[in-house]
Amino acid sequence: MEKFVIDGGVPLSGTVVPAGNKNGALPILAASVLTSEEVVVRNVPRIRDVEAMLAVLAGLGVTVEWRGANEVALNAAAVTAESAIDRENAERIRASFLLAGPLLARFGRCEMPPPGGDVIGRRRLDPHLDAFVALGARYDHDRDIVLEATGPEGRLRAGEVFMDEPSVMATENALLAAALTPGVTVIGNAACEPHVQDLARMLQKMGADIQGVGSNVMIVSGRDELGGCTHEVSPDHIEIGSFMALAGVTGGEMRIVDTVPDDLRMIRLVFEKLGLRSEVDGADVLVPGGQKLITGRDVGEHKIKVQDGPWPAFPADLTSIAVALATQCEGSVLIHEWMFENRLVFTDKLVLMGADITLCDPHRAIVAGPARLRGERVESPDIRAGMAMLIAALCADGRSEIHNIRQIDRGYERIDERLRELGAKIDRVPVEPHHSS
Ligand SMILES: CC(=O)N[C@H]1[C@@H](OP(=O)(O)OP(=O)(O)OC[C@H]2O[C@@H](n3ccc(=O)[nH]c3=O)[C@H](O)[C@@H]2O)O[C@H](CO)[C@@H](O)[C@@H]1O
Ligand SMILES: C=C(OP(=O)(O)O)C(=O)O
Repeated sequence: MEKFVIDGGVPLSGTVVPAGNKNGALPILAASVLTSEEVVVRNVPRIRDVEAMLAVLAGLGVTVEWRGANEVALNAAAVTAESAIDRENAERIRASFLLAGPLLARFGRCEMPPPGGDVIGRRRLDPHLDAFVALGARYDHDRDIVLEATGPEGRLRAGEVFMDEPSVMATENALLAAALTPGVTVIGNAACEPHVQDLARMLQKMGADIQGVGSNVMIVSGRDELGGCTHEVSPDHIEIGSFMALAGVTGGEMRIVDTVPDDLRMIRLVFEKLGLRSEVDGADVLVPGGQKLITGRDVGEHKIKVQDGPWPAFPADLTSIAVALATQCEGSVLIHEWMFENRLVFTDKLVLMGADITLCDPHRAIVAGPARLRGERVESPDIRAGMAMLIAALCADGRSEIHNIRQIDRGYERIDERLRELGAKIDRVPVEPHHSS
């Protein structure tokens, strides 16, 4: 068990190389199960969720070989219909359920333990199961979910999938399954987040034809067999947004290199409404230093609102970060976390640090600023709340302790080291086992 000890109030300045997208790497690693050929994945973030996914894959019989700091080679030739998913590792991450699509398409059957992931509200599996049913599967759901294909030769059959909501992982599962199912599958009301697009590009390299990437209708011409490929995970736009907020609240100047600026349009737009300017310079994003953050107003002097939603709306995974940023902006803003019921509950920890936040209900918070934050001892309930507290602690007066940092390590690679390179005073300190952490 470890904690972060942070002395706040230092401007964070310098150059940041973003890590590969957590939510892109996970389905891309799962895609290795679709083929018996080698798959090489580059720009893999070294985070706890990736470790857990690799442990699940290794437990299934996939050979996993690191060939560089962020490059991993996978070979699923030894996986069979009898290979079982390791429950303990699967329950550590939400994304373990992304193995359902590949296993079902390749072997016509799979048994999935319930996935883990952030406890930030109800997390439905219905769109995943509906998609599999549309592709000719049936399922039994007790504690585990057992899926069986009922198409020709015990495989899935191509068909029409229409999501009841544009679920990110359900769209990924449908894509993974359809890519290895001969015929044309149409996925309607699909999610199209950058990571969904990245997975589709990888599946194209493996041999599937996919039209409509980046839109909410994808047409997949699946194959009977898919081949290996080399694929580089795109930079993590959520991590980039987190660093931009860090620069804003501490007043530092930051250059974030090698981004995909198109993926940052809504994030930059929303941050700009909160008063944080940024510039695109080629593939880099520059956050100028020393900005006075003043929250904008809608026409008629109405209070602005930040609301998340499916892509290209503002990402749900940045709402907690937007709350932390808003505490340092002059003015007030309504943050509406429309997707998850519990994600804003952590804001009481920011209130403890001196933030002026009114939680109207579990989905909406009014943040007024700028508040002078003070160091506190807080505990991270989930990955993004953890990052929001880190942002608050880095601009607070005095010393903070953040506990349960395993949550932050789930999605942010070597975050303490990288923050130190930007000037942060942060230490990773072991916690005695008898203390809560
Ligand atoms: C491993 C992974 O990739 N996790 C991400 C993935 O989770 P995941 O794929 O599990 O999230 P979903 O897209 O399925 O849904 C997120 C939540 O939003 C709700 N919802 C979604 C769409 C909609 O139109 N209406 C609606 O109410 C869902 O019921 C659910 O409560 O996408 C989420 C939404 O971007 C992110 O927060 C997670 O980080
Ligand atoms: C909610 C998140 O992750 P997961 O879906 O893996 O729990 C996240 O990345 O913010």
